[in-house]
Amino acid sequence: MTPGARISAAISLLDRIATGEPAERALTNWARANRYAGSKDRAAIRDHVFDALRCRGSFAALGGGDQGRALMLGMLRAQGLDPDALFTGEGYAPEPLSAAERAALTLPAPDDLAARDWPAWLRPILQTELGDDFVAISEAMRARAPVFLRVNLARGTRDQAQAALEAEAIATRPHPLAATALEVTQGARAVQRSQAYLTGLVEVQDAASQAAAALLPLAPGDRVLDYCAGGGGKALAMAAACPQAHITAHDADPGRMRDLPARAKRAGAKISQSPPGALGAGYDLVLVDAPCSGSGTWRRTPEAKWRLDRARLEALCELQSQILSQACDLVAQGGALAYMTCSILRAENEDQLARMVAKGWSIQQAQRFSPLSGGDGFFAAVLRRTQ
Ligand SMILES: C[S@@+](CC[C@H](N)C(=O)[O-])C[C@H]1O[C@@H](n2cnc3c(N)ncnc32)[C@H](O)[C@@H]1O
Repeated sequence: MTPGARISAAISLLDRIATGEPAERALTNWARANRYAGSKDRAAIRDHVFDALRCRGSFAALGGGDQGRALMLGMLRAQGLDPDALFTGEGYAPEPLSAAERAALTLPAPDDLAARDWPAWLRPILQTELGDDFVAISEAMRARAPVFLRVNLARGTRDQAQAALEAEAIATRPHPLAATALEVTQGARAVQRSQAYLTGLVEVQDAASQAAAALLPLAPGDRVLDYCAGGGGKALAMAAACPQAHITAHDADPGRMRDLPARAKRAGAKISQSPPGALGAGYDLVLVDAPCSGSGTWRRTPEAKWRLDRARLEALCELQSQILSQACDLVAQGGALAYMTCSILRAENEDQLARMVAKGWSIQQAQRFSPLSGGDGFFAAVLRRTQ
């Protein structure tokens, strides 16, 4: 496909996504219906679509509208590229620019472009909460997220993992956020076919998630409950950090854990699964990796950013409080309760801890992971009952 044809495909995809079709599904359907498109075409189109979803506010301001065509024009303007070189109307390239489009592109660019890539209702909240970091974090969240791997220390060292990946043309560098973290600098698309991945030497996991998991108090023999286990990323990290802990994974939606047995087998980890309602109690550590806005991970899931509204955020906060209340009862005397979100919003983090303190828990540690550290925005805390 020509570069112009890729832009045309991105335009039609963005228009479909705007009608409510999830981005991943739209991309998969498009690839099925256009089998002539090679892997490089699909990757380039995907990048255009995700760049436009991440930067929808600023591209719309630069391109004169929020439909697919205007967003792509805004993207080209942001990148300093000449739209006439791509919007030629030749072959499958988009039609040439109309007079109105050309006029929109000559309007002066607003000076708050990065801030426009947050939903308007959320912008003032983040401005207050992030303070001096607001502009830098806004900028950081407009870029593609790096791919991070967690080295499974039960299978080998970080040096061994790097060497194994290098042998398969996947370049990595250690990341300072966690002793297990490698950032992939080349060959990311090959990771899940690599021997290092297939033999469980590495897992895909954000560096901030790894750093958060490293804060958890784990000791051999401990009974540990991952109450919101989902795909099991934290359970696997805990099993690798402390293979002698007895880890149980639970999720209100057990279907979310369907990949966990295969992932655990690959990693050589022992993780039991418990159906809802059959948990028992008396766990030395209960981890609540709560359902949240995901605002710290919006580089990876930019659609979610535009779907969140005040009512949805309030409902999520209410659900987090409920889950914490349920989880409290499962902690053994003297045990710990850990709370995590991949959110940068105070309502989902510090405000939840304040409620727990009011209920008689004390904060042993609490840490915010800023997107400025390279990983996703993340929050982790460990609580114990006040004596
Ligand atoms: C942030 S995800 C978990 C991610 C996972 N821990 C990981 O590291 O891959 C939150 C999970 O909480 C689950 N969940 C939602 N409501 C719940 C509830 N009331 N009790 C337990 N789990 C719940 C969701 O199904 C979802 O899988």
